[in-house]
Amino acid sequence: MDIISSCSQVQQTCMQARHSGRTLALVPTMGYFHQGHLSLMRWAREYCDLLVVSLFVNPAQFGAGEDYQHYPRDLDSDVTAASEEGVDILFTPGQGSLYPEDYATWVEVEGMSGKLCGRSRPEHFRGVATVVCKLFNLTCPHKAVFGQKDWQQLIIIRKMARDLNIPVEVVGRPIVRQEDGLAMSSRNAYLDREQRKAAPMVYQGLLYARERFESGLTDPGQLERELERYYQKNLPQGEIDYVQIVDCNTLDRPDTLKPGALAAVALKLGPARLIDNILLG
Ligand SMILES: Nc1ncnc2c1ncn2[C@@H]1O[C@H](COP(=O)(O)OP(=O)(O)OP(=O)(O)O)[C@@H](O)[C@H]1O
Ligand SMILES: CC(C)(CO)[C@@H](O)C(=O)[O-]
Ligand code: BAL
Repeated sequence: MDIISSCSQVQQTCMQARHSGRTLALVPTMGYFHQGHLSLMRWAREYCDLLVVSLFVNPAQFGAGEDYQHYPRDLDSDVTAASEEGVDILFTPGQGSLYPEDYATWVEVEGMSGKLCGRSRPEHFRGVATVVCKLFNLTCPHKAVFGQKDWQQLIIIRKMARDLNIPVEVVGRPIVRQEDGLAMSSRNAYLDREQRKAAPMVYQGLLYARERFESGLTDPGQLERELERYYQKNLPQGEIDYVQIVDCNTLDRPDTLKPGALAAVALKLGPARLIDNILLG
């Protein structure tokens, strides 16, 4: 595995590979790898000749007062894990090379970026879209692979690629969970023992929502209220950011519950802001 931190070097290597007919896949990450990340790499490895994983904790997607400084980092262990997955290039740019002092260009996917997580993190998706657009330009992948845990991110990136005519297929892969149902996330490292014990309730709530849908509930507003009550009762230490039922492609609120509706939740449990979602039907 090559570890490359220079933008020009990764771009030259990837462009040459693409021109010579190799298939490229990119898995963008912020590191501190867990099985969720590794599942994306494994899927991409099967598909491509050249697998690039980027590892960059992107300051532009963190708001003031968020956890940029404390975000978990462990480069040595990430290098070992990526190399065991057969990654060809681990791209680890420095902050100054992606955002030099005179940096001035931002990518904003309007509409969707203000919903769900965008309500409490207003600059977040502008930072995500910008860095992912830069990563696409640097690595020119045929496919880029993202996790469905960050559902909103996935569809925003897909829309950005379509709107900007970037020739990449944006692939979404299923959420990998711990045995007790908690969605794997680097931020789970922030949970203390009690919080970790309580955290699987986030997913239990989503299973409850799916059950209510399957038993015939059709009113999205009622399901949101029931799910909120579920969390208040079963996860009282959690501070709800949002509990929303949305159309999985547009993130708009559907008039009535039907297959393709997504139940999405974000809540703070101690220092960790956890997100999760489930497709209904
Ligand atoms: N449990 C998971 N299952 C599948 N994919 C995941 C999972 N967790 C993260 N991913 C995906 O891995 C990619 C990189 O995500 P990132 O490095 O931010 O990890 P994370 O665990 O989501 O961290 P955070 O705690 O910041 O949410 C994203 O496409 C994300 O959706
Ligand atoms: C896509 C991403 C790597 C952009 O920084 C990040 O938002 C993430 O890890 O999900
Ligand atoms: N995977 C999401 C990255 C973030 O919350 O900044």
